[in-house]
Amino acid sequence: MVRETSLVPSDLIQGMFVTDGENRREPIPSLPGMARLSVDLLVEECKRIRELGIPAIALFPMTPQERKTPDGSEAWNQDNLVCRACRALKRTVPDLGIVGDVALDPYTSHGQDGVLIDGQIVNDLTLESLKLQAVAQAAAGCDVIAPSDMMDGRIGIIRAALDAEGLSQTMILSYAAKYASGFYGPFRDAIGSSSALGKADKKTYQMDPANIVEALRETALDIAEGADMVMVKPALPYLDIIQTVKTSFGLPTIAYHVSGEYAMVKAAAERGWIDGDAAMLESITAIKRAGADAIITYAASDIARWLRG
Ligand SMILES: NCc1[nH]cc(CCC(=O)O)c1CC(=O)O
Ligand SMILES: [Mg+2]
Repeated sequence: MVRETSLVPSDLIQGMFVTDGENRREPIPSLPGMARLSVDLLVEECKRIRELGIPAIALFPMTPQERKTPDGSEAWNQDNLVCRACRALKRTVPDLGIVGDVALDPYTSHGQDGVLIDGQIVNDLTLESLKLQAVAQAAAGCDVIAPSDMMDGRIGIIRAALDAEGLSQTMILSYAAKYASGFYGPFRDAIGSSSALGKADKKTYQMDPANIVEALRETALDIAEGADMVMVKPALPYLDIIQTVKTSFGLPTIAYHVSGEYAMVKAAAERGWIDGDAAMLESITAIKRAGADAIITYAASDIARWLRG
């Protein structure tokens, strides 16, 4: 009766991975309970997800190694895995929202999110690629374009490109405050970019975990450029950022409960050190309490099932 925060399935966005082939389910060892699914199995899983009351998925590809190139041009191939998955999903589960990731890392042979020249990420050159990638995904049926690359200026350029292609109904969810985090490891395993990245990091474009005022500047810029929703990522170590972004701007604020946050709960639970289900539900509730309007999490369908008893 006096509970201040109630979590419901419609708060949740399920993170998912798609892989090539047919009838394939490849478990991801560092993300217990998660697997990469071929498009046919993804569609079946998405029907169940929609029935649980989850409104949307966030989709990421495991690009076949032979399609990864230094410039990541597979990102704007209209027949790439993500585009094929979007078309199949829109045919079969049309009312499940699709959040499409825009960034080059699933497609580059070096694992960076942008164009790499002489060891440096070149911001403005990358924007040209992101624009093509965003248009390809939106044309294939993505409802929400979510740039996770952290280049400067990409929201404005993507908005203009979508509008010019008649895709003015496609929303933009900007990864506005995305930190150079140690919690992304299992995700990089899932899309096959960890070995390519090696010891390299993304600190020239992702944010310093020590900064909060910078998060407000980054968010203000993305809103001015046309973002419909903003994201804070990761979530649990950044509850203060979620709260201040939500109260400062009032825009729909989405939090990304990232792979490492999910995996550490699963790993500790496997050892019997914590009650994994309780810790997962507590984590997601706390993220909502901090101000998130919705949460991207790999635990979405589990949590929706628990909430429905
Ligand atoms: N474009 C990169 C991207 N998009 C989503 C995630 C991480 C999500 C997660 O850890 O669950 C990352 C990782 C990175 O910046 O290397
Ligand atoms: Mg920015």
